[in-house]
Amino acid sequence: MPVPVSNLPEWPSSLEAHPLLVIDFQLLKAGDRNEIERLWEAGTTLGFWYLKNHGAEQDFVAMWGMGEALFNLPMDEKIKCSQGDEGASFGYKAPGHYIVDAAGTTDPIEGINVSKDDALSYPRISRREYHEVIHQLMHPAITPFVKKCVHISDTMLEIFNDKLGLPKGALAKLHSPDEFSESEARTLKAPANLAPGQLAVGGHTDFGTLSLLVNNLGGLQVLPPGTTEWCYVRPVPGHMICNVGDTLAMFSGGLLNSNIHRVVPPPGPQSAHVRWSQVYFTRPGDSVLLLPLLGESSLISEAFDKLSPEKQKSLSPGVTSSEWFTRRQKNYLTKNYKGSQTWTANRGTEHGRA
Ligand SMILES: O=C(O)CCC(=O)C(=O)O
Ligand SMILES: [Fe+2]
Repeated sequence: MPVPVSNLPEWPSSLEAHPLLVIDFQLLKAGDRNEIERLWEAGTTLGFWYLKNHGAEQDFVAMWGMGEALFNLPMDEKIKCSQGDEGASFGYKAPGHYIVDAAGTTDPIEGINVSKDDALSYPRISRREYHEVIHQLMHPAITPFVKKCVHISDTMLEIFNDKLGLPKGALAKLHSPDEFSESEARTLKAPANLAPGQLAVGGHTDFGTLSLLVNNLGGLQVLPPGTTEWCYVRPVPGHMICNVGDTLAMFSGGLLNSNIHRVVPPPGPQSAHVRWSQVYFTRPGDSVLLLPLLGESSLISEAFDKLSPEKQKSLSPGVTSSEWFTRRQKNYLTKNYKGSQTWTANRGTEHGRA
């Protein structure tokens, strides 16, 4: 059965969603000044925005088809390409594999993460082998999806690079196609009829640089800066939801905001349906040191100087991208849970907000 993308219940009319700026990808590509300013505004405030006219709509739907083909297999088949317990992300993730809070509550969702490096080098294996079902869908679905997302992400990254006052290509160099990274495509499936309030994905900031997301139903929520109330982000057909992650917040000295978010059951009558989401995560090269780019832009160093020592510290971990990623990932695993300190150990730049 194909993954449903239409004929799903409407957004409940009485339910408010957080407004996001709508950015037109074609205008960004054309160098439209006004659109570039609007992207900058979105990145430096909530750090979330809609992106329209991106041309990847069908590629996202094709990835759900890939997820469905894998998730329909018996558990003993799909678990063969499990991401394991050592802090690797690429591979199959069974329901309950992650914790969603400090109490160690387990998650209800199923997922598959495919490495960008594998998607682009296939049939050569760069990072790991997956289930045969995935290998067969690499060229028809996964590789085109990753290529389009890399292009979209690179375009926005170049704009942020220039707006941050960095030398040409500075951010691109930290995301070089010549180095392996933890960049990946993630397909998630949450079952229908979750208990009200049950967390599908616990509150977190994204580990990497930029995230491109499409979901078929609501459930994503953000905790806007300076507030204590979670707000829904409404999926809009044809629009991606894009957001800044921790490593871009770090490179930019906090000018760009990696905002905390989570996933709860879809609202109202949508909760009776299976929820699919598809993300592409851009992350720095594995050996890249995570520090603000103070020496490369006076804008960044001046902004960083104004931050509290605590915030400065959280934006300057000084570890490599791969160390940052593995530490966070490992401490999400139910198998590694030893108490609330395990949750603390998986935190990024949330600053204690969840
Ligand atoms: O499913 C969603 O809407 C968001 C998922 C998410 O935040 C993530 O995987 O990092
Ligand atoms: Fe996320």
